[in-house]
Amino acid sequence: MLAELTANAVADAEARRQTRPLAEVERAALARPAAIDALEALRPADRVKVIAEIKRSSPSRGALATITDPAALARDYELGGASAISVLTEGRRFGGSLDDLEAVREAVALPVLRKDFLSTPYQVFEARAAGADLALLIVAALDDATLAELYALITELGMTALVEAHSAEELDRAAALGAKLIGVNARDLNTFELDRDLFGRLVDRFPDGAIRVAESAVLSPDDVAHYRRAGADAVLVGEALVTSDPVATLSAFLAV
Ligand SMILES: O=C(O)c1ccccc1NCC(=O)[C@H](O)[C@H](O)COP(=O)(O)O
Repeated sequence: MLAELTANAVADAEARRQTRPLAEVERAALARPAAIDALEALRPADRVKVIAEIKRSSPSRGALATITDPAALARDYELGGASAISVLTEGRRFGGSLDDLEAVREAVALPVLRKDFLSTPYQVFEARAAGADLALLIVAALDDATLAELYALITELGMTALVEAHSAEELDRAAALGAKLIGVNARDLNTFELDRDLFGRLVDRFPDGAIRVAESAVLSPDDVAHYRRAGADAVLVGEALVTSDPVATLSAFLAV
């Protein structure tokens, strides 16, 4: 599934490139005001911070929510105390788009993550051109050379990479990059199996000083407490927020 999602994302970016060539996207990326400092926004504190996700549907769960106004949802996330916003921009299985990201960027003052299956410089330039402050790199989807190339580009553009791992080996590869923001996804992106204990088993492998993000499967305050006990600095939450009153849910999560 991850290989298919990544290949589809490349094909879709290639189609966009036919009407919006690399040079144009690069110019738009460089013309953006400086990115918001996501490492500062997610700096470890005395409570677990929340990265709140705009998520309409997913391969594992199908349709989750009808989100007609992502900007309004993002404002609710900001009001509820989220520290950053994740926007799924993949269209085929998640129902997202770069237009969603641009709308969210205009609506809030929080750092915004482009959550997609990125594997080319073009997609990274697109992220910055749309106003993203962060871009996701999924270690399992990238060889070492591509990972290093995209990590360097994200950094050069003044953005922050959220480098995602799902095993000890992938976490070591994230650490070898010098990543400062590392996520462990509880969801296996091929089988969709959820393992909330994976974060705790890997936590000792995070490099010193890196911000530790626990991704996926946060459905209740108990899950936030579980990740907090395991050492998470932040959690990334989609489903629980788009299927509930987001302000109330954030407030419950932030009270842990
Ligand atoms: O969510 C999926 O089904 C999925 C399938 C394949 C690749 C990625 C997928 N999701 C991306 C994410 O990692 C989550 O959207 C994110 O961590 C939030 O998860 P949740 O709170 O469980 O909705």
